[in-house]
Amino acid sequence: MEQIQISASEKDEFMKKFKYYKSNKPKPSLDQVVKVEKGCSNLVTELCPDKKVEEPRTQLLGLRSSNEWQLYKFQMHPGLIFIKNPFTDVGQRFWIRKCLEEYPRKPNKLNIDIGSNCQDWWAECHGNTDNNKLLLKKLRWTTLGYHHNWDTKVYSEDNKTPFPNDLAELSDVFARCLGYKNFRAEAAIVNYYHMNSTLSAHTDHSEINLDAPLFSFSFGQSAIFLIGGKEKSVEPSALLINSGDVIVMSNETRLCYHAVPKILPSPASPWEGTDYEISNLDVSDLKYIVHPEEILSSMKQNTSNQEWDKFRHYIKESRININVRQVLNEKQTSL
Ligand SMILES: O=C(O)CCC(=O)C(=O)O
Ligand SMILES: [Fe+2]
Repeated sequence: MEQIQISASEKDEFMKKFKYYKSNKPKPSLDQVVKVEKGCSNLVTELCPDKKVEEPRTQLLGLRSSNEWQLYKFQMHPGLIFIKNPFTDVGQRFWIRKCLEEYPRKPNKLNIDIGSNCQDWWAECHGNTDNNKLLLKKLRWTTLGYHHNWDTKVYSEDNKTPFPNDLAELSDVFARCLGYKNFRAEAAIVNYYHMNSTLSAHTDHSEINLDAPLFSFSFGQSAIFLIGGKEKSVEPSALLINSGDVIVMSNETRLCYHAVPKILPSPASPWEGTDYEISNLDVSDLKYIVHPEEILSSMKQNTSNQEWDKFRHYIKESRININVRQVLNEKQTSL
């Protein structure tokens, strides 16, 4: 009996790698961490974006033209798609600011709700007391739409608030470009990491619809992302995620173990750049956004240094990840 247990625990290849990359002493070698780019490995293949499908909503949402996106697939992880930073610099600022100023507000749910009643986290953090400086570091997650229940892992109609239109539109653009015409963004977790934060091995299996892809958008500091198999005995691959990178987990990979063992300093700060151009903006085909002018004015606001300063200060030492899922099956309208 004992022997079986020992050999079973030895087979947790996922945990082995997680511990290796999490360690501070000794520091892990990053040689085996895949920096996804052209020609990085013969197990990573660049996909050609469909040049015929010109997505008209990209500019408004702070994205580069979909014709220019660099998409990659992985021989070892069928269904995993990596899109190398499709965001403009100002687009990154727009989404970072949303995740800090707007999403951690009621009626959305926050980890710090437990024991306190935080109506508007960002506003409360920038009040005048010392306590509020501590509050800035305490936010670990915000949930949107169908709220993830961290204990039961079960979604319910009683635990649901409206899903933000802008994030639904952003997810729809990626879904459309990858051929998922019927995707609906219904639940999201926004994760906030500091330089010593980790996220342990898990699978995301609470959604009724496990055929729909999961979209993951990352901003700010970089991370090592481990992606394994359906069992922890499968040795995971380590990928470097930089600010703006998008990961899609679909097909076989949708139910695979993944984790974030390490946050790393970002090699560049694209959110500080000025790349932003609006020309011939087409707002006729929007599916969720009702007031595109509000998005445009927010994009412009973020070009002002003064406005942006508090957000810059936060993101200099943090990583934000938005994880979007569809919960219901195609024909279902409620749980
Ligand atoms: O931070 C990440 O890249 C992954 C987050 C994640 O796996 C989750 O929210 O389920
Ligand atoms: Fe996850």
